[in-house]
Parts: sequence; structure tokens; C-alpha cells
Amino acid sequence: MISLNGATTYLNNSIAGVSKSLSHSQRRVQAPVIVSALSSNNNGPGERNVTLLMETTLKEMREASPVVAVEPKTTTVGGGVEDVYGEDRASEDQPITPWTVSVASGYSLLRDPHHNKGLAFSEKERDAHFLRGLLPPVVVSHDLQVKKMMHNLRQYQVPLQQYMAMMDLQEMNERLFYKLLIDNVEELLPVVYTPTVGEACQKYGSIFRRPQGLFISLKEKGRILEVLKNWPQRKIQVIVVTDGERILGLGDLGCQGMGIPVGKLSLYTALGGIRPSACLPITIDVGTNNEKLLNDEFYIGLRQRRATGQEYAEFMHEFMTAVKQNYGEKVLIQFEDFANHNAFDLLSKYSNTHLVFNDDIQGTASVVLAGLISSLKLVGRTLAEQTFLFLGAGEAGTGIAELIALEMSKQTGAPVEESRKKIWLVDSKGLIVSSRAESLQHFKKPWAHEHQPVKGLVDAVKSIKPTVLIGSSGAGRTFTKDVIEAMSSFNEKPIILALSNPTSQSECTAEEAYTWSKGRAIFASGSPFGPVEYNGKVYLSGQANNAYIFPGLGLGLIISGAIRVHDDMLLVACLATRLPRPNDLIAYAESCMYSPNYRNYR
Ligand SMILES: O=C([O-])CC(=O)C(=O)O
Ligand SMILES: [Mg+2]
Repeated sequence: MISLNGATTYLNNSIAGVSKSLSHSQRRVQAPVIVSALSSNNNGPGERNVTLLMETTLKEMREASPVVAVEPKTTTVGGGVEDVYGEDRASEDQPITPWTVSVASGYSLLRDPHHNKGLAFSEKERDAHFLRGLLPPVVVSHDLQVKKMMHNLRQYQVPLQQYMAMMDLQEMNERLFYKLLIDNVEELLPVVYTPTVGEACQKYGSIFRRPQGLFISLKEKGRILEVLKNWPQRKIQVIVVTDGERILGLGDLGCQGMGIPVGKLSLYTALGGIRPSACLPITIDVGTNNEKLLNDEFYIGLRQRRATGQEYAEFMHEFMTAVKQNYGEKVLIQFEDFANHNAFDLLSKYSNTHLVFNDDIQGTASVVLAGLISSLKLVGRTLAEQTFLFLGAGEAGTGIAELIALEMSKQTGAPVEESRKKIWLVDSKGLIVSSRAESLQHFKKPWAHEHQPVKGLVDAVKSIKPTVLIGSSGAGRTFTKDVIEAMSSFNEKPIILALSNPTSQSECTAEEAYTWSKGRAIFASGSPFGPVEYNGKVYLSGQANNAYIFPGLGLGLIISGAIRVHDDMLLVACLATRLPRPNDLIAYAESCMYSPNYRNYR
């Protein structure tokens, strides 16, 4: 039995942090300020334009309203100080978006997910905001709403239906969505995140209802800054961006990869306490090489093959530049589910100029290392006494391998080149060995050790005799009975990590790992598995998924005001600008975290 202690503790702490922050939530009374562009539903039914009457402070209004000044393409700086309408007197020649600030009420208040409370609107609020008759008479509590939603969700047999119900709720009542998720995180994580989100991406074209993030396609080349300015929220703290080329272990899902940034960011809020309005999911659409999608009449993306090389690099550069220009130095950009070649290039290209990290390379590595350190307590030996074999030499595999080598070197004082020799990787062509060095991609080269060529995984296991076997290839069912039996033949307690996602791509199931190892495996997986009974004993496996790190890492980076992610520590942000350092860091972190509790409306 394994519990990934470090990771679990982290999640528990996160959850504890969230619920603690709920208990002392600020009871700030606020008016439900909404914004709308003049060109659309300015002063529509039920909206009172009460800009002059509002008692919210100027600061609050600025925070709530996406007052936007659109600079011409030739300039990079704004100029003077904006007023609440987004006008900048120092640059009168510059066009602006005609946003207007108004108070939501009546019918439109019920349709505004940021302010809607459904049946939880009080009698007083129903009077003040023209809701009489628009709701049935009953007034219910937030808790009862959560109870009812959970009851409804549990009626669905199909996880995708639960996913769609959750997405509908997010669009209808954001605070209820987050309270539900925070209060029932273990049950709902597999619904809004891995594994169900994988299926949602595969079927995104059919289930797509309303955009939940920004789609930036090659059609917008040269105009990405303008596109960013169309997003209604201005104060963005975290962006999760994908180009959809390697969605989990499911491959190229093109524009339909959007489900991933949306899912990751809902965890940023639920576990990391980042306000939903400060999170921006983005999908870059440079085409897809997925024939099935190209021929799918419901496909929502560009119907062309992927742009590559210089065209791709220039487009991504325009994006990265526009993000920094629009949101400043401190916006965190999480790269997610890019294909290997682009993932490594983007990370190395932008880690010195932007606050970026790659979840698949760095996030996964941190969680797996934490899990290994915990599992070694059961095995009783040190990290440097282990031999590691990976199936998969991409982002996750090489990222984890490098972090293990760094930690080993830290523990033993040996050079990292020495530590790497304890770590072996197998890719689609077999064991990575020095005779293959010439033809290897750069990120595989450090792992090409002296050894005769070996083709298959079973033979590699028999030859290398690893104590730890890690699956990170994205290909399912690859830890066969032969492989697990071989691992169990020379290890009393073989450590087996099947990291590929979603469940269909897992290298083996928890049940297979325990059964084939006769109950001796120490097992964890990227996608969750339920308890397994073997020989009268119940085994509970751990989940080694980057979800255990990125929300906390992101929160730390944001509240410390970091502007770069430190290279070799992964967890540590350098150049924190939030000075002086708060005395009580936990209390400070809690005070920064979002609470899904309803606010009272005056
Ligand atoms: O999303 C997940 O569950 C973990 C992850 O980053 C991946 O598999 O690419
Ligand atoms: Mg990922």
C-alpha cells in the first residue's frame, strides 16, 4: 500500500487552507457590478446604469471592470492614467473599447454566473434587485444548494454527463460550482479533471456550448494583443495555455484541447485559491494533424495541418509578447500538453523573460519525486541506492529523471552526470544507449549510457534490473504481466508508477499491479484508481498527478510577486517582489485565497 505522503499532505493542506479561509471570509458587502460593452447589451433589461450612484470605491470598480485601452499596433505603452471608462487622457488618439459599468439586477442578474445565487438570494436582495417573481418563493442556503447538486450529480451513470452538468453549473453559478468542488474535491476531481476531462476533449466539438476561455488561431496572426483585450477580465494572474498537440496521452486533439486549460484552472481556484476572474484558459490553434478531427463535421478548430518551424515559433512569440504587454511581468503562464519538441523549446526560450513553467516537465517531476521519497520509507533504502527505468523519454520522463538525478546529487554530493547513470530510459526504439546518441533528440542525450542495444521493455527490465519502474509514454497497457512479474522477481517491493493519462492510457491498472506482483508492488498512477482487494487485503494506491503541485506552486508564485521560476529548484520562485516578507506566511497565503462563499448584496 502506498500513499504519496508529500503530495497528499499538500492537497490536504490546500484543502485545509481553503476551508480555513472560508471560516474567516471577509463579509464585505458589495453590489453585483457587471460590465458590458456599449455595442452589445448596454443598459439591457434589468440593468440600471448607476455608475454615479455606486458606492463601491474607485479601486473596486477598476478591479471589477475590464476598462481597456487598445493601443495601436505600433505603440507598446499606454501613456497616462486611465479613468474608470478606460479613457487615457495622455493618449487621446488611441482607440478604446466602450465598456460600461452597471449594476446587474433582475433577469440579467440571474444569468450572470459571477453574481447569480439562484434560490439563495435573500428576501431583501430579491426586493432590491428586481427579482420578485423571477424565482420561486423558497429561499435556500448555499449548503442546501451543494447538497442538492451532489444528489443530482450522483444520479448520472456516465462521467461525461457529470462533467457537462458541472460545466453548466460553472456557467450558471460560479460560487456554487467552486463550493461544490472544494467541499467534495475527492469525488469531483475525476469529473472536472483527469480522467473525464480527456473524454470531454475528445468530444469537445459536440458538447461545446459556450466559450470558457480564449481561442487564438492563426487567423488572428498580427492581432493577438487585440484578441487578449476582448477577454472581459483585465487583471489576469494565471494563464494555462495549450496548443492541443499532446492532450494527456490522447495525442493531437487540436482546438478541442481547450478542456485541459479550463480543467487545470478550475483546480487553481478550488485548490490554490486563485480568484476565477484572475484565471485565463487559452488554446492556441495552429491546426491539427489529427485526420479524424480534420474530417469531423463538428470539429471546432482550424481545418488545416499544423503550422510548424518558423511560422509556429513566430506565432508563439507574438502570443508571449502580447501576454506580457497586456498583463505585465507577473502573469504566470503555465505551458500544458504541448508536444515534446515545442514544450522543451518554449520552456527554455521563455524562462528567462517570462514567469513560465511547464506542468508536464516540471510539475509532474516534483510530484513524482515527492512520491518516491515517501515510498522509499517503505522500501528502506536511499534514492541513490535505487535503479530507475522509464518507459517514455518525453517531457514527463526526462523531466522526472533530471529532478531525481539532481536530488540524488544533492544527497550524495556526486556530480549530476554520475547520478544520471542510475537512470535508464526506454523510448519507442528501445533502451536509450550510447550507440544511439547521434540520432537522439537533445533532451534524450543525457540518458544515453553504455549498454548493448535492447529492444523491448521486458528485456530492458531483465537486463537493467530496476528497483523503480516509471511509465510516462502516454501509451496504455504497456506494463504487461511479464513486465510486472519480472520486476517482482528481483525486488521484494517493486515500485511501479503508471503515470500516463487518462485511465485508458495508464500503463497498467492498480488491480493488475497488485495481482501480478502478488500484493508486493508499491503502486501509484497518474489517473485515479479505486481500492483493490487482493488475497483478503485492501490496497489503496496513490495518485501521482501534477494536480498535487501546480495550484500551490502557482499560488506561491503569485502571492510572492515572483517574476521568474527558478531553474533548478522548480518549486522555488526567485526575485520575489512582495517585500517585506510577511511574518506569518500561512496567514498571508490564506488571506489571499478566494472564498466561494456568497457575498451579501446591498
Ligand atoms: O492532466 C493531467 O492529469 C496530468 C497531465 O498534465 C498530463 O497527463 O498531461
Ligand atoms: Mg499535462
